[in-house]
Amino acid sequence: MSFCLGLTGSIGMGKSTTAQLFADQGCAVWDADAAVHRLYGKGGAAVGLMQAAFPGAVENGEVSRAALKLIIGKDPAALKRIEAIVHPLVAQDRAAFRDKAQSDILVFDIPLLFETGGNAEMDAVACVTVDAQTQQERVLARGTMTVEQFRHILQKQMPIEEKMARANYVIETDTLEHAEAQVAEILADIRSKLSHA
Ligand SMILES: CC(C)(COP(=O)(O)OP(=O)(O)OC[C@H]1O[C@@H](n2cnc3c(N)ncnc32)[C@H](O)[C@@H]1O)[C@@H](O)C(=O)NCCC(=O)NCCS
Ligand SMILES: Nc1ncnc2c1ncn2[C@@H]1O[C@H](COP(=O)(O)OP(=O)(O)OP(=O)(O)O)[C@@H](O)[C@H]1O
Repeated sequence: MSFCLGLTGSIGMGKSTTAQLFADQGCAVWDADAAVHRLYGKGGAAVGLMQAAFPGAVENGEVSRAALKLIIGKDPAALKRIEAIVHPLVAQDRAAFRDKAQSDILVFDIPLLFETGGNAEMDAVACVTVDAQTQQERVLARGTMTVEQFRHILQKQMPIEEKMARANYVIETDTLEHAEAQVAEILADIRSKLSHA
């Protein structure tokens, strides 16, 4: 049985970047947002269900994120209905990964880990964090979201202070070097616990 480490944090705080640091240090990584991309893509398991629920959201056989954002912009409650379709499919994808992954430590990059109760399936949780201003600057610099869309997603997520308080490890993503050192410390801590178990 592999050790399952959940990796979470608020939007744009550095989950994907930190997940890559774990991968560089030998962990197999599963990424919830990437799973959503597969589910929304051509032939993905969410396409038919989304077509039925939001006919305008499917274009050329795939779910359009731009169309979804317009739908959510007009009707914020639509996000809940999207989640009800997507989250069970994401949970299935995660279980399939866990069943076949090989490394001693598996890392699950899950933005909504605590919000969806996924932490119950983890042996430990690491939470990434950075100050609110840097967070907003990083998200808006990607150019994929307006400040209103950013705030809407942000207010749906559990406050970062609460995520940090519930996590076993906190990783500050102020610089790459600092994050890399914290990842190495966490892996050493987990591996020493595993070797004494
Ligand atoms: C709202 C959508 C269309 C925005 O797409 P876009 O490509 O612009 O952004 P992206 O998917 O990269 O998300 C950006 C950030 O917002 C977070 N986020 C996305 N959906 C949600 C949500 N329902 N609640 C809180 N945070 C969310 C992401 O995890 C990520 O941290 C898209 O995220 C979506 O379809 N979300 C619903 C599915 C979902 O709940 N995904 C969360 C991971 S399981
Ligand atoms: N340790 C770090 N040092 C400096 N910059 C970082 C660090 N970690 C992440 N960043 C930068 O912050 C931005 C957001 O990082 P990343 O995409 O990893 O966040 P995320 O939490 O996965 O985002 P999302 O919630 O939108 O999926 C990127 O531009 C990335 O380069």
